[in-house]
Amino acid sequence: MDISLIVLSAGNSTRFNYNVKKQWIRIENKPLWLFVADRLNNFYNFKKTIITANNEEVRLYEKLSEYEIVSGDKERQLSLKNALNEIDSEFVMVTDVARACVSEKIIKNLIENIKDYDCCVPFLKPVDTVVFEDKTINREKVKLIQTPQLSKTEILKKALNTDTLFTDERAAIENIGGKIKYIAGDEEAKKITYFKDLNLPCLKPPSKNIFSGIGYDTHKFEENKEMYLGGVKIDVNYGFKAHSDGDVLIHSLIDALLGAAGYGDIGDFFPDTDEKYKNISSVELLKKVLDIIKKTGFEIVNADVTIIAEKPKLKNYKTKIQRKLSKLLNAPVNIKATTNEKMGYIGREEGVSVISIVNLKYKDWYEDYNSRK
Ligand SMILES: Nc1ccn([C@@H]2O[C@H](COP(=O)(O)OP(=O)(O)OP(=O)(O)O)[C@@H](O)[C@H]2O)c(=O)n1
Ligand SMILES: C[C@](O)(CO)[C@H](O)COP(=O)(O)O
Repeated sequence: MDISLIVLSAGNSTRFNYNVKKQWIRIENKPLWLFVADRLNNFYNFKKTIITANNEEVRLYEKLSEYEIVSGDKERQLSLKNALNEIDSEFVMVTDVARACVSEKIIKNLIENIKDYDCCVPFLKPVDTVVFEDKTINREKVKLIQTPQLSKTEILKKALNTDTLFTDERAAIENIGGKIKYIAGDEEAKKITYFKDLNLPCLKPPSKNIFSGIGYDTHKFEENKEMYLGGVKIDVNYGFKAHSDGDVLIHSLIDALLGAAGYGDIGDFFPDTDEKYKNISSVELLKKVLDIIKKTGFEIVNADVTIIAEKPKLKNYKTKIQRKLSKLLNAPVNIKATTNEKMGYIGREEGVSVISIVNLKYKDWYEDYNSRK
């Protein structure tokens, strides 16, 4: 059958309430969104797979996978509509990234049952007494709806051609009089909404790998400018020529962080053609990068920095820089300074270069989960 897959992963993960977004926790070496997309592709040969991602993260998803990535929107349904624009297969299967452990059986049952229907949906029956508006109701009539849901693409597109927001595809299709088929769902397709929902058997702990990244930057001196190195003001009457405040040390550190995470380089995130970054404090740029690194699943192991400078003399600043950066990175940082033995542009006192190395590891959500139990 001609079926495409949409994995919805553009949510904010607010209720998960953890320092890593749920779609970015690592299952062995894969972020959850990639784990889910690969898992479902192992079960069925989809014509196309589209993953919706938060607009700021699209580039990261593209670096880590070959699936088609589409920018999401502020509501689940709007993210879905963006993805649907790229679908031309007869059927489309839509799933929440948060339903990580969907079984092959559900996928097969959805496909076997879609014939004669517009949408096929897995559901669970409540096992508890159900009260609606203070009245006990017949629980046999209640369905707890899951994803993935399999729909006829044209019908789903038509059903979503409205400003009304529905919580799932089924509700939209039902609203235009479409025929719905319900099939038995599965406890394992439970949605990861809260951190405590991570007790699912298919979720293996993150790997213990260490990821290293190197950063290098160099800047020319400029007269009558303030000089910042590692976020610390250096007491000299010259600074660095640059689009930002020219903090060459922080720029090299940012590249090492992005290198270790596999996220590209500083120019990908803060282009020096963008007026927004003119004269910006590099500490602000570093904070943004640290936030990305953290919420997409990494923890910093350590950083080591070598400043190559004939001038200014940094002996009295090294500890201050080291303390400031250790606090910002929440990890051990080592700062070294050396001259270039009077050789080359550094030796001629034209500017400064900095080389950094950073080691990252995956945030161990599995350990955190077990220690909270
Ligand atoms: N604007 C949005 C909102 C949600 N989703 C996706 O829709 C699914 C269902 O949402 P939910 O599990 O509630 O995730 P979040 O919206 O991230 O959670 P929260 O409401 O706690 O922020 C998730 O896979 C989520 O990534 C999406 O693609 N675009
Ligand atoms: C689509 C869904 O998974 C069906 O149960 C659910 O409605 C999505 O979760 P949300 O909390 O409403 O975003």
